[in-house]
This record gives sequence, structure tokens and C-alpha cells, in this order.
Amino acid sequence: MSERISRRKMFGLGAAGVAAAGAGVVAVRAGSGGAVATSASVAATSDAVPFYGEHQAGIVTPAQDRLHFVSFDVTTEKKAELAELLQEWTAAAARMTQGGEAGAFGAVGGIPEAPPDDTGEALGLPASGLTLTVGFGESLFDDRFGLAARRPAALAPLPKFPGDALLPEISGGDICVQACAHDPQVAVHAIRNLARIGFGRVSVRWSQLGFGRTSSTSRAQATPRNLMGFKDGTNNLKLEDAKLLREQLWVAPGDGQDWMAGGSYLVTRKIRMMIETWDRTSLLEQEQIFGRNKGEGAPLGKKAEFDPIDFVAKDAAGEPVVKADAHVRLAHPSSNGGAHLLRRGYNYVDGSDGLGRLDAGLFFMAYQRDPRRQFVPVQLSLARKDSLNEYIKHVSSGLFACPGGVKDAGDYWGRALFS
Ligand SMILES: C=CC1=C(C)c2cc3[nH]c(cc4nc(cc5[nH]c(cc1n2)c(C)c5CCC(=O)O)C(CCC(=O)O)=C4C)c(C)c3C=C
Ligand SMILES: [Fe+2]
Repeated sequence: MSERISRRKMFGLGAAGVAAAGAGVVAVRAGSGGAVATSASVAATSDAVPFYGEHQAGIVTPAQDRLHFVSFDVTTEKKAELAELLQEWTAAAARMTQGGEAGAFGAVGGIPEAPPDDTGEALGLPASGLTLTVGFGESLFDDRFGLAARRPAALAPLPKFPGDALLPEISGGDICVQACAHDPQVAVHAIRNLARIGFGRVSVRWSQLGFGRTSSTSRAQATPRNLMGFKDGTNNLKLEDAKLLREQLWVAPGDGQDWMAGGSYLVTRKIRMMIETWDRTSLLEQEQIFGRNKGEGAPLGKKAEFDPIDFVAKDAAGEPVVKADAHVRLAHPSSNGGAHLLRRGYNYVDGSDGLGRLDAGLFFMAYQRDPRRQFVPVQLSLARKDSLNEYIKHVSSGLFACPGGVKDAGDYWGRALFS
């Protein structure tokens, strides 16, 4: 008889509060698949991130390496069915983030006559730092579910920015789920199972895979690089910036709709890079465009990555060392009324475009307390003047209200909104 243990049990990651039903019935063969940790770094990235808490995981959680982001359209017209789905999703998310299977019986533990309640491709894989973060789009607050009066003012449609080339079919959506993990198979498994559970009630509108996190969200992390080869995330809001997080990231009671307290607003922008043109641009020009050097990521005129940027310094010709149209000057809080963002983007390559070019870029994601005072002014200033614009094109956009955290096993995603 083959040895049968749960995915969660196999890695000793059981967490109180994660549904125990079916544990021990759920099957994975020990030693099957390539999930066995082979080095210290793999072991570290196999850990589970707590699911319950004041805030949703996946926002200040140190950014994992991989992303699968999905936006759903709600297809049911019944509010009760939607609330029920959110409860089912929350239970599945609580299990999967702790390394368990999506359902109580799992991929092979149920009756043979029924479809399994887990699709199976993560059997044998550890939790891999999986976080699942949910958000509600503006379109959910139309008259379908009687939620119009509960739409936060901050969830207003974003304005059209100069240069926008947005494709509606990969923009917007009623509900988003951001899955981040250190293993792409774990992130994809989670989104796929949520889509499966949602059959008949939601349908996938668009989804995006990402790799090589392009932002650090903790000082414990080294700054990664984007596909233009520059360190990205140096001057990001970070987990350790407690005061700034309170002021700039988390929605506070009294900010508007109470159901959003402890939550945050997520802006997504898929930004295609004209990397072939970029690769024919001189190093000097590349560095002037960002206002930082490519090797260290130091501000121009400075030596080390975290040296403060000097926006006043002039070169021998009397020109600003950091140009007037440099990306970091235009995006800096000092140019935007003190606005900060918590950036959490990922690189993407979606094959090629049929014209001999890679379809590649940045899936930009940024969390904030109020996009009207944060993303909108920053993006307006970038869209008008940024010298980077010659090399990029915004092709998709999303804005989602991500509520506060799920408190315990009796709570669910969006309970405060739906009750
Ligand atoms: C509206 C917000 C922003 C968009 C859109 C955006 C696109 C974008 N950015 C890079 C690369 C870098 N950005 C850097 C800094 C930076 N970018 C934003 C905002 C947006 N970027 C901010 C708020 C900041 C921080 C500015 C500061 O306070 O100094 C950097 C420098 C390193 C860093 O601090 O992270 C790089 C590099 C690309 C490639 C891109 C679109 C494709
Ligand atoms: Fe940027």
C-alpha cells in the first residue's frame, strides 16, 4: 500500500485554524515529484506565510519570486451566491497558503466517481511562501448586487493618462486575486483552483504571470532588477517603515467606507517595454533616464544605492545631475505632495509579438491608502514628462479595493462588505 500523507503534513507546516477536515485523507506520495528541499535557500522559501491577521498577507510580505495574478468577472447575479463563493475561496486559500490542498478530500482522497476537489499539480510541493490577496474592482459596485452605496470614493475609475494604450480585455474586472509564491507551480495551482471553485459564478477575465519580483518590500531583501537591467525597489515603502505604512499604505477607520479599514488599494499596470530599442541605447542615456547608475543603483553623483538623491546638484555645464525628466525625480515623493507607493511589481515575458520582438515588460503593482492622492498624481507627472516614456507603453490597468485581513476561521474575504 502506498504511503499517504497530506501535502501539509508532509512538510510539517500545519497551522491551527486551517481546516483540518480531510487531513490524512488527502493524498500525496512521500518522495513523489521534485518538491524535496535540496539546499538551505530552498528550505527557507518553502515556509508558509500566516493567512489570518489584521491585514491581508501579500502586501508587506517580503515579495516572493513569482506571481500569478487573475481578474475575474462575476457571472452570477445572486449576491448570496457571490458571498458563498467568497467563503469557499477563503477556506481554500487558508488551506493552500499553509501547504494544504484546496479541498477537504484533495486530488486523490475523494470518491472515484466525483471530480477531485484539488487539481493535483501541487501535490508534494511545500507552501512555498504562497500568499493570496483579494481585491474588489469598481465594476462590482454597480447595481447587480446592491453594493453601489458601499463603493469607496477612492475606488473611482482612474483618469486616462497621456500615452495610455489600454486594452479593455486585459483591464479592470470585478474581483482580483494576487497569488505570490517562490514556486510558480504553487502560485498557478492556487489561482487555478480558485477559478475551478468559482465555476458558474465567476469567469476569468484576464490573468498575468510574473517572475523575478521587481521590488523589495523589506530591508532584509536585496533589491532585484527589472528587464531594463536596473535595480528596482530601492526607494520603496518597506515592511520596516511602520509610521509611513500607517500614513500611506493602510486605510484607516474614518477614511471612507468602514469595510475597507485595515485594507489598501491596489493599482495594476501592465507596462510593455520596447526592450529592443532600449538595448540599443547608450549606458549614459539609460542612467540619465532613471537618474541612477546601472551597476550599484546609486543616485547619479552618489556612490551607494541607498545614498539620498541630490536633486539640486549641477554638473560642470550647470545642468542638473539628475535631469528634470529623470524617472526618479518625477516619481519622488518630493515632486508629488509627499505621496509614497508600496510597489510590488514583477517582470513578464509573454512570448513574442509576431514582429520579431519579445513581448516583455513590467507588471507594475502598487498598494496605497488612496490612489487619488498617490498613484494618480505620480502617474500624471510621469506620463507628461518621464524620459522613460519613449521605451514603454501602458497596455492594461486595474484598480482594486483590497479589504483588511481575514481575522480567523469564522471570517471570510469581504465579510464586512457583504454582511
Ligand atoms: C506611477 C508610478 C510608477 C510607474 C508606473 C513606474 C514605472 C516604472 N518604473 C521603472 C523603474 C524604476 N522605478 C524607480 C523608482 C520609482 N518608480 C516609482 C513609480 C513608478 N514607476 C516610484 C515612486 C519610484 C521611487 C522614486 C523615489 O522615491 O526615488 C527606479 C529606481 C529605483 C527605485 O527606487 O526603485 C527604477 C529603476 C520602470 C522600468 C517602469 C515601467 C516600465
Ligand atoms: Fe518606477
